[in-house]
Amino acid sequence: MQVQEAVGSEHWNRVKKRLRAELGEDVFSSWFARVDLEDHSDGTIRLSVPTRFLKQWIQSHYNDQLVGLWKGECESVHRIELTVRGAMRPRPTATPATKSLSAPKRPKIPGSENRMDGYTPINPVVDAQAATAAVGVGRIDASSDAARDVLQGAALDPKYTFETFVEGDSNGLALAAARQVASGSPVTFNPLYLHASVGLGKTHLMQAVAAKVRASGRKVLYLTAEHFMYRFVAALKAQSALAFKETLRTIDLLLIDDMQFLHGKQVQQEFCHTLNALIDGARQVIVAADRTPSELDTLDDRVRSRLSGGLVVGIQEPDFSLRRNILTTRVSQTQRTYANFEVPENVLDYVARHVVSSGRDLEGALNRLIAHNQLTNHPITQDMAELTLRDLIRSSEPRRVKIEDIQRVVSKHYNVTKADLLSARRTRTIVRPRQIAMYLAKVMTPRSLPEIGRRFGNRDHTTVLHAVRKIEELARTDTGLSQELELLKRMLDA
Ligand SMILES: Nc1ncnc2c1ncn2[C@@H]1O[C@H](COP(=O)(O)OP(=O)(O)OP(=O)(O)O)[C@@H](O)[C@H]1O
Repeated sequence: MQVQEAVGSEHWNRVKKRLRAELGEDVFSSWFARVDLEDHSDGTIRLSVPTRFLKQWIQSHYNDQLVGLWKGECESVHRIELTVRGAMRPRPTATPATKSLSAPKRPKIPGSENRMDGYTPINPVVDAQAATAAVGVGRIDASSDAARDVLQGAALDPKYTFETFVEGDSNGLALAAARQVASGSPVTFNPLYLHASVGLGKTHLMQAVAAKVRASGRKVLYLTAEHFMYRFVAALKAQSALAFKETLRTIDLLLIDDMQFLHGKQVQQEFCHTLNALIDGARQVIVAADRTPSELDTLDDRVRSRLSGGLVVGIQEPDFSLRRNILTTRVSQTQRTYANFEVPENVLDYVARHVVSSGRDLEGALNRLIAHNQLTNHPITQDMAELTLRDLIRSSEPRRVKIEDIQRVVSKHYNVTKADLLSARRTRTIVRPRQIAMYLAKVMTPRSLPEIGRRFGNRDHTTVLHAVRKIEELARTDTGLSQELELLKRMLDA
């Protein structure tokens, strides 16, 4: 057993390295990232893959290349055998030699045992669903009716509807476009492309459209880009690419979420064909991603240009009023489950003012308040909210400038002491830095004029007001001073 002695996981690592170099990262990770070395004997290398179509794909496209690369490692290798993990045969009893060969096993995907054991696919789509499960997207039980439904796609979250989506300035256009598409009126924006950074409601809006269109009896397919990728590959390898495309052509609305994850040249080409076919057939496509089409730099130019050809709409970060309204809506929804759940207005204001980044963070903040309230039975108060949310707020909030920081930076910059700033001395070298410090306290902190006055040696708020006005007035004409103010602000913001 010459091969058995000579071959080990280090050889497999070298083969993978060369494959990666020859195929490029994109193709390599599409097809080989989940291939494991199982064992070897008599010149045969056994590799395992998670799905049948991956096995077929690799066999038909990369067999010779694999044999060649393995031969480079070990002369006597003449054959590659691929098996589907957990499906085709029991794992061979490991000998010491085979043990050293085995790559670490990946955790089993829940439900995969049922699907794969003794399973003979007759429908490529079922196979695609196995693949989908293998990448952890939209897991579907093969024994259920759903598995037989080509148009099933990923599950929709019933919470994501138009009724629960709160409108604001930052998402008004996206909402209007989504409503228009959902209304079933003749296709006008195709594709509709939604982009926004994380947690701003893209998935919510897409699923709201999907649910509405599905409820009207039209055919809808909602997929993540990854899910699309695996379905396409499945169909291709089950030699049913034509059937797959025909199936897609019967769909009224195709939604692809997280477009930034669409990788691989062939998959992108297929996506582009599908897009073209759907648009040419006057069917609707909606795509969402975390950036604009032109920023999707891993995508093929043709796909990018096709994606830009419909309506591209961004969703911006929510302003205070939208954040406040999202919270109010969420509280009413929560009250359907916890009738006694109450959040005082001042706490909602506090959360909306401080949790500023996304709908997801607002939801997270509210969930913490709910958990705290339900677990401890303590009412929700401002103090409780401040305590419960302090890490969330600290990490999402821009750095807060304190009056002490301002006094420290200003006194250092003008070479006066903090005691001078707070003193009653009226020499010009102290008055001007003091006025600048009070001005900065007004524009860089949320403190009121009386509060600032107190912190500057118990001065009256009119003195602070005078200082602020004086500095504003001087800075309008004195560019040296206005540059100095900018410098101080930058030092304080750093
Ligand atoms: N305008 C809104 N009205 C109501 N809920 C919202 C709104 N915007 C965001 N949300 C809520 O915030 C959470 C995150 O939204 P969603 O998952 O749609 O974001 P996303 O833009 O798809 O983010 P990602 O790119 O991370 O997937 C969801 O629970 C969603 O319901």
